[in-house]
Amino acid sequence: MAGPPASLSARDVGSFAYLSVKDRSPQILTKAIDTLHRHKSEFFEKHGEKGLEAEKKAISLLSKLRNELQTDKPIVPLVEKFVDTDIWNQYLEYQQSLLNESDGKPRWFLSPWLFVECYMYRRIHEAIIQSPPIDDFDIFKELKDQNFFESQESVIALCTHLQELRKTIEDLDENQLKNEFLKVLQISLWGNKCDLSLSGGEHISQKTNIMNSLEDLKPFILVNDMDHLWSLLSNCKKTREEESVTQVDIVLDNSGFELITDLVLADFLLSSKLATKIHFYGKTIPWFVSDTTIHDFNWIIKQLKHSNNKWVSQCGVDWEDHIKTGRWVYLDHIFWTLPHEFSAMSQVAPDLYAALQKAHLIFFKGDLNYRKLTGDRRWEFTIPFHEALSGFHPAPLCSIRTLKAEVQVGLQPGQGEQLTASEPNWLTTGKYGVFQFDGPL
Ligand SMILES: O=P(O)(O)OC[C@H]1O[C@](O)(CO)[C@@H](O)[C@@H]1O
Ligand SMILES: [Mn+2]
Repeated sequence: MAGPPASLSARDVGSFAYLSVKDRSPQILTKAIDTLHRHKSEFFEKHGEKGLEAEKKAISLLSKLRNELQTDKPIVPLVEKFVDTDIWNQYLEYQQSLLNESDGKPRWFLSPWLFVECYMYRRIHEAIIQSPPIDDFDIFKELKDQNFFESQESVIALCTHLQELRKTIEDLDENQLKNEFLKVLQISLWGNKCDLSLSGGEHISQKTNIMNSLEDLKPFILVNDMDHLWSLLSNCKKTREEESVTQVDIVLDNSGFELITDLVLADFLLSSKLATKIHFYGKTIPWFVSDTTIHDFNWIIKQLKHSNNKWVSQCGVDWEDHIKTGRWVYLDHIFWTLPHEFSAMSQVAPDLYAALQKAHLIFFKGDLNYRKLTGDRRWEFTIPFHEALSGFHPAPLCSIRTLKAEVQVGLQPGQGEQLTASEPNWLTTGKYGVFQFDGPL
């Protein structure tokens, strides 16, 4: 049997992966360096001379990294001891083992894009942890926070919608409840347009009320398995015995506006009794610019709670309560910031795989999760999603993703080709989205 197709890689000159490594990645590193510069006086105030020295050190490590990338140097092992250092270095050896003698060592413009891109973010983290006392500085924090502040209008609209809905949710009939469910799902999908790594760290936020755009955006949903999600969860609700649990896991992506949309979805699942428990998974280190860490998660809920808008602050209060009562649980695991595709999870992180198996449904938010679900490979557009998952089936799962990388599976025959003919960049602009489900029907 033929193995899976080749990985996306910057070795394909002109591909999106190539352009990302060539242009976007150095741009992100330059922005990171600039951020350190701008926080110089803050480091001085906090730590005195030691803070200044640390800032210099982190900047020089990041400049070195940018140079290695731009000159296509070999990928070097991580040096600073951290929980995942050994796993990373083993993975590097594994990448080496995949190469022919003539290829030499794994390199930025040769190795799989997924690997080198994850490696870049891990090296950014290494530069920071090698620079105490600023070793807990989140270089992307201010960008994430700005994204939240700039999306205020949409945040207010969403929180108002949710709070109004909560008042009458018990009175909705089956059909009305389903419609509301489909709405919050779509909100969460389009929330994924707002990641900051695609824009190279340039601001993109949700300035207008997303609720008004849902109908207009429907034609851009290329795979729409929302009905399966409804069947699954409404069935759980109907057949659930008292005291028993319906658990939905949400593997989070970006903080800022997208996180709000995910929390709205999570609240709706509880309020509608479609689920009784939500597990959120975030990142343990700053990742792909805008990804959610526990600090972002807590920060955003606190911001909401202290808002002047009564609906927004009510959301903050309710969500804190969900956490206190254990109906919402935030979890993290180093696996999410490793370079492995998800088909390796049961081997590399069996504890996480076992935890996910307890869910009735898992939502995977965003593009990077899609790339890891499918192994970031050059699959044919029509290959079934189930097959592209290459054995990763911990529980029924659904990818909620806007397209920002050249991988897409599970399309109808001709659908991909048609899109390519009319819109050559359809795979990478975030304009299109999918709800792609895998599980027993
Ligand atoms: O936040 P998301 O949706 O995972 O998007 C991140 C994606 O954006 C990019 O930076 C742009 O393609 C990809 O590297 C990555 O897959
Ligand atoms: Mn992201």
